[in-house]
Amino acid sequence: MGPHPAVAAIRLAVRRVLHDILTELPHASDGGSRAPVPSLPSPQGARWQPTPVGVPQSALTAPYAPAADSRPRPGGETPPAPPLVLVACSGGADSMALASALAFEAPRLGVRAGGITVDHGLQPGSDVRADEVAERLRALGLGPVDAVAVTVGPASDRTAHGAPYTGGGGRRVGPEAAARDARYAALDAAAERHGAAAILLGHTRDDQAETVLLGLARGSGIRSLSGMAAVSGAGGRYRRPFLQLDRQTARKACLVQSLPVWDDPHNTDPAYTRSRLRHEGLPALEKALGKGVVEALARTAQLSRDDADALDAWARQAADSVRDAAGLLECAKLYALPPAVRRRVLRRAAIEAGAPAGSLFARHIEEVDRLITGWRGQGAINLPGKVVAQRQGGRLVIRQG
Ligand SMILES: Nc1ncnc2c1ncn2[C@@H]1O[C@H](COP(=O)(O)OP(=O)(O)OP(=O)(O)O)[C@@H](O)[C@H]1O
Repeated sequence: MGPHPAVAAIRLAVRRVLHDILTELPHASDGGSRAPVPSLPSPQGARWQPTPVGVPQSALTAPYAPAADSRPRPGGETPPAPPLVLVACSGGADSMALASALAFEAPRLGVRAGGITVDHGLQPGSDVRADEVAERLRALGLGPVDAVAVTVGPASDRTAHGAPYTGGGGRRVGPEAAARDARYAALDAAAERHGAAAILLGHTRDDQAETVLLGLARGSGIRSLSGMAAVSGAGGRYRRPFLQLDRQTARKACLVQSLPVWDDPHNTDPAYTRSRLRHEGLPALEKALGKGVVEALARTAQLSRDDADALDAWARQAADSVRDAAGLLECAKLYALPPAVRRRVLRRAAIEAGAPAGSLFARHIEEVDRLITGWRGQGAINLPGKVVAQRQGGRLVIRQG
């Protein structure tokens, strides 16, 4: 009998991502020591037939077993170590399900699997819980496993992994953002320390839908509607295998595998914007609009991401074509651009002049844009980072002053 459908679903999601990671590794230099990457079934296809290593189906707790032949080769050349993939685990259902799927799939693909849990130190006993989570990860057969304590500093306006700050009214959003910054810094450090090829995160389709709604409420354009990327961070370090999977599937997978999970009380605390959205906003939307809202929002994220990427590429090209020989922006040429492209050109110019990206809001760019589209002799516009934008004789001058 095969695994429970929820377990099969989480494993397939992880297998796909491991497959991507392996495919992206530089193969040319390894002299062919690594086992070939097994091909994957189509999404609806027959169950995948592993396994180059012969790990039994029940080997949820199996320790790492390399698939590749790592014996020294003639001439004394040592084959490269198998790649290491870490799971970032809070101990919650999503990341525990992710850890279990990684523990199952990694040995079958010749990948080492480790884990990291971050103690934000924001609740009494969080250190004990972090140690417990680390133990659970080791019990799944993961190694190395780190429990890392971080100091949560003052909130910043941008997360360490480049996702926009999810403000929007929740009075405790500041500490949330600061905790996220500290967590990603710790995850980055762990990846460097262990030389990990990637870190897996347990964000689900439901998290994605919430992120899209938070972006919508901020009203700052399609980039903020594009939610979280499946691949992000330095060199594509962060991977989100569950972005197309619903939260219930992850929870079910934990249940049927008897995996203990920890429910973060913050997730149900109405003081948090995301929590209110999860427990009040989305259910109300589903009641009004019908089931399928979450899926539609997640699809919106992907479509918006593609659109935003295309517009960014257009704006990069346009930025060169609207400059005169001295490199100044020509107002007439800016005027001729579609507004979405023009605003991007202006934003880029402001950032290049020294305005911090995280402090530059849509309203700033709109004011600068009015120097082009609603010119009536207005004065200089002050932007964050002491950057000033002003129109001078048909040119738009943006510089730090
Ligand atoms: N304390 C932590 N230590 C390590 N990784 C974390 C921690 N908190 C969150 N993460 C990672 O970030 C992802 C998203 O975190 P978020 O806070 O949105 O979810 P969560 O409710 O804690 O989810 P989960 O059920 O996955 O634990 C998690 O799935 C996990 O991969």
